[in-house]
Amino acid sequence: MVDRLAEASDKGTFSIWKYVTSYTMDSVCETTMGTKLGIQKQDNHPFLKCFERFTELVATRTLMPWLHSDFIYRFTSYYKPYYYNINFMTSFVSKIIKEKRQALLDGTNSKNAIDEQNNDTGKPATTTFLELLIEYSGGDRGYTDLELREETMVMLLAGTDTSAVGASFAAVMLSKHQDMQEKLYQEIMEILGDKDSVAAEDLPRFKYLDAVVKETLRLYSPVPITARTADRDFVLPSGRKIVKGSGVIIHIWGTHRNPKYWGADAEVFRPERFFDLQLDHPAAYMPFSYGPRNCLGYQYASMSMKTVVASLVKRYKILPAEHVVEDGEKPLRVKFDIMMKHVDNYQVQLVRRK
Ligand code: HEM
Repeated sequence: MVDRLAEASDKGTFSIWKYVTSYTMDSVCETTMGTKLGIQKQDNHPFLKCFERFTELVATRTLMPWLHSDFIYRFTSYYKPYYYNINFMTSFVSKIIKEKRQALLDGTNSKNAIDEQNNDTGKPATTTFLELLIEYSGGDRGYTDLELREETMVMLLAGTDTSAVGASFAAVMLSKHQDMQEKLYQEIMEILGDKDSVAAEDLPRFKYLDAVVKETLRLYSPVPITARTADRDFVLPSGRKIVKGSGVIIHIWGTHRNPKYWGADAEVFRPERFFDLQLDHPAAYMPFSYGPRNCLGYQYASMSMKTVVASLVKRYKILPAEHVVEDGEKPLRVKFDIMMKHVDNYQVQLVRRK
């Protein structure tokens, strides 16, 4: 990602989105299926294109309840592209599952992309999410191909845009807060020195980076709401009664900006608040939801976002887009697109550090 960004650095305003989302898609595909798609190296990669078009169509359908019925949806112009894109992705994943099953049966499985890559570095072979699913569900008598495909697709859909949104918002916030970016740069130099890349072992040492990522996810939570069904009657502290079976929307975005939990400066980007944070309620901060069905990939996501931000800030100075009038605290404009995304598509300027 950082190498590819050289083509856009020192050239004024551009959107960082495609670079970051290509990285997260490559990384989630490798971890989940052991497949190296090389999306970062190819503009308009068909898998990413289908993925992006599909999420747009899902967002449109979600917001128009009359389109939820397939009977009505099939008469709209969305229907064909919706099924074209989902079929493209599912066929692609099904093919990989078949190959993986066969390779496990033949005992030739070590030849996946991650293994090949790691063998160059002498690291031990990596077991992918898909291999674990096949193995722990009972191999040939375990999950069917359809079950494996559904689980794999959930990982791709849940893991790609979310982390890309988080990391891209962090880049925009750092462009608006040069003092914080400088502080982060100092931390990166102290920890990485001359090293060009960030290793997993380095990440726990980054205290300020951790705070920057957490504060970004507080103010610009990629997932703004979540939903549950009440499994019993209960009464809220306000006295309002929720009846068993009701659907409940939990407002993550609103909770993260509520002065009751975050103080009078709840709307201010201040990573330092995470240094000595004492939450009044554990669910006052829940970018990854809360409770038994919270995000499966939150540690992976956190590592991924920190790696992106550290690599980016180490190589480039991030400046605000040219049209942005200097006002660090003015909230960014956002839109609902399954995730909560930036209306201006994460525009910044990059200047290569000497
Ligand atoms: C910044 C990045 C991410 C954010 C903000 C995020 C947020 C969330 C949230 C809020 C939920 C819960 C939805 C609910 O309450 O029902 C969730 C579920 C989930 N996430 Fe993430 N996520 C992120 C990254 C990832 C990644 C990288 C993966 C996988 C590689 C992942 C996999 C999942 C899965 C599988 C679930 C469903 C868990 C279940 O239903 O038991 N997420 N995520």
